[in-house]
Amino acid sequence: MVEEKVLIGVIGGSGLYHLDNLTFVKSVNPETPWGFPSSPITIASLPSGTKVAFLARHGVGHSINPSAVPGRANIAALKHLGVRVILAFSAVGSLREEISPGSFAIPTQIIDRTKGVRPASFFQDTSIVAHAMFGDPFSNKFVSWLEPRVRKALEAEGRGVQLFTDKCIVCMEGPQFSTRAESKMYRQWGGDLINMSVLPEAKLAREAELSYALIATATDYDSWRPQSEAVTAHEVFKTLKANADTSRLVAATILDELQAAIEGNDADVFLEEVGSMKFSIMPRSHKQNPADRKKLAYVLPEYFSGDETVDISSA
Ligand SMILES: CSC[C@H]1O[C@H](OP(=O)(O)O)[C@H](O)[C@@H]1O
Ligand SMILES: Nc1ncnc2[nH]cnc12
Repeated sequence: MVEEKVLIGVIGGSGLYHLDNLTFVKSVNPETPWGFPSSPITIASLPSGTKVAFLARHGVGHSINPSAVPGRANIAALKHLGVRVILAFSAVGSLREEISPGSFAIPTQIIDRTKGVRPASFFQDTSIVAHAMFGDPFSNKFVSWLEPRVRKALEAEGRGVQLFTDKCIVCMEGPQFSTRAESKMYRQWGGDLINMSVLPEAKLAREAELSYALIATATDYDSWRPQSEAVTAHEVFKTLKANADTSRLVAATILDELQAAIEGNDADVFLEEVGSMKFSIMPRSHKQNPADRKKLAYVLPEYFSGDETVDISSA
């Protein structure tokens, strides 16, 4: 029997370690060429039968620090399961007065302040070179599809949670929080939100040709407000549970519609990234190592499973 593919992946961040409002189906823990994912992946089902693959970014017991999250294994495992769309959640600091703790935001831009210690490409340490397009780091069409649905879900929930859109998120290395000077500088740079997790996740999703969007859930004001205490983990924890509860409700409300959209008339929305790596992978040369091609075939079978040449000369 051919197992049906799970099209939607959900990545939960701090506070969101399971979607226990959905029905547990099974747990899988695939070993990828980049090792095991952060946690076993839970396949869960909505009442309609829609199945989603859920992964806890820091492990179910929050034992993985942000710099050590196995991003490549996470994205590769989800893609290998058949996932085409990833909805990621993250606890973030707010760099803007109006984005109060408890608010939700869907960012469209990223400023990279990670320090190069996280493997950020499937092509790293291989003989194959690729330069993925990343000017729009989230899937624009998916983000546009998502915004009205998340807003509606938050309104229906009736807790007065506000949604902010078109925001810029700074991704810092951590694990320590920012200094006050850094926090103020990020505001001047145009940053609206800050976390330690959206990179390299978004880059890897792009390389895997997956639709990827982030729902950022604000927990604190970071450290830019002159009269306020600088952020502490204790401060973050105060909002974490309520944000996680809201995230679970939002997920349960929109995932059926997302599944129908991926399979139905809106399918094009989720195909934006499909084929994009064709223009990013440098043409095959005799120096490409067959073992590297095999490894990459796990996540990009479209280009690496056969012996065919990726030809960009006619592009
Ligand atoms: C617990 S505060 C810092 C921590 O929280 C965020 O995690 P996630 O994005 O997975 O929700 C942030 O990125 C840091 O990793
Ligand atoms: N202030 C902050 N800085 C970085 N990551 C965070 N996650 C939650 N709050 C954060």
